[in-house]
Amino acid sequence: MTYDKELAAAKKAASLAATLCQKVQKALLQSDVHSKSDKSPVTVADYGSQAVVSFVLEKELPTELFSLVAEEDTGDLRTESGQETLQRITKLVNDSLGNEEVYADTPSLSTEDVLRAIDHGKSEGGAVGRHWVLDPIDGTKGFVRGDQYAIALALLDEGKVVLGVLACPNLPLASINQHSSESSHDKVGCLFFAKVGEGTYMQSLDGSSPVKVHVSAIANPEEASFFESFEAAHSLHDLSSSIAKKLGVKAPPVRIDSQAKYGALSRGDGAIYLRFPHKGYREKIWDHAAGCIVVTEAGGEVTDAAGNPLDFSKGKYLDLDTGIIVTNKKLMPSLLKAVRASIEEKVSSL
Ligand SMILES: Nc1ncnc2c1ncn2[C@@H]1O[C@H](COP(=O)(O)OS(=O)(=O)O)[C@@H](OP(=O)(O)O)[C@H]1O
Ligand SMILES: [Mg+2]
Repeated sequence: MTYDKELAAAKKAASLAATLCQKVQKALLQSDVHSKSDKSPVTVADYGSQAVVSFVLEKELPTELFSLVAEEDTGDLRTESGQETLQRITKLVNDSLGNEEVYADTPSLSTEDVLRAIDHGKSEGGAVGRHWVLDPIDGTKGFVRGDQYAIALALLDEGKVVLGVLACPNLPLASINQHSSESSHDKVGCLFFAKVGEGTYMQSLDGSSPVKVHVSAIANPEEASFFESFEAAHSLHDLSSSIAKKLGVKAPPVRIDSQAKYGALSRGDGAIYLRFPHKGYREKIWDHAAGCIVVTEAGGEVTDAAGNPLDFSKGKYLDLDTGIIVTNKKLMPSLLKAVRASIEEKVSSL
């Protein structure tokens, strides 16, 4: 199975959704302080992105049985108070699709069509058959702040991730280590894509030719830097810091939002990604499926805190031991050791 058609459709869907999100983020950042605290722009972009991806996948792959596991549902949009938002989403989706030459002849979507497209995302996933997995805007807090976010789309086949696409509209094409803050704005952003057994590639969101990327080859943790969530509520920063100290990592943490962390790591911007949610949080498959294959196909490893690979075959949630750790093959054994020691210390200090 080559998944060529599926990858082409996924790249197209994620790129179009990214354009829609960029447009909304730009308007949001230009708006006044009052409307910046308003949640509706991110809501409109979230739903709009999901509708566009769902529409494009169905259109491009008409012969396939279509199952999509995605973050948003239409509950609120079907209420009386959701009608104005639904109108805005429908206009945004039609504008995005209308700009695309191949869909220029497609009749405008009605609000019902948009609701139907979003509702395709209701699938539960699982170990049998094929399921698309979508986070229409991963890193919504970063999106609102004007920072990093991603459109993350993956395909599961018999419970395994077989392809993944990460559109990161605010991630510069050059390494974040080389980038000055002045030049990091107004860039086109990156599209990472990976197919099982075929490596990971990166291109600009406006369609430059793809280049193959590899994770960092660093073997000495003292030279490594590590990524973690921007939001302290999403990952235990003190635990990461204890692990980094044990490993001898000298650099301070690099905190960026969303699966842009997986993309940046896949091209060697940093060597380690540590994620330890607070107790009781259950990770969703759409927050990791695309990022996971982007990193593993670039030569990296993604496991839970016990060293087990992530299992995407259990439905919407990942059944995890404690957290998620990501690095290259050389650093993984010492990282696992440091993770184990730091977790034990944390438990015994309680
Ligand atoms: N409490 C808690 N713990 C752990 N993770 C959480 C939590 N709450 C949310 N989320 C999920 O985190 C997604 C954002 O990814 P990151 O944590 O990498 O981003 S950030 O750097 O913190 O902004 C974010 O994705 P989006 O909701 O798509 O933005 C959530 O799915
Ligand atoms: Mg998310």
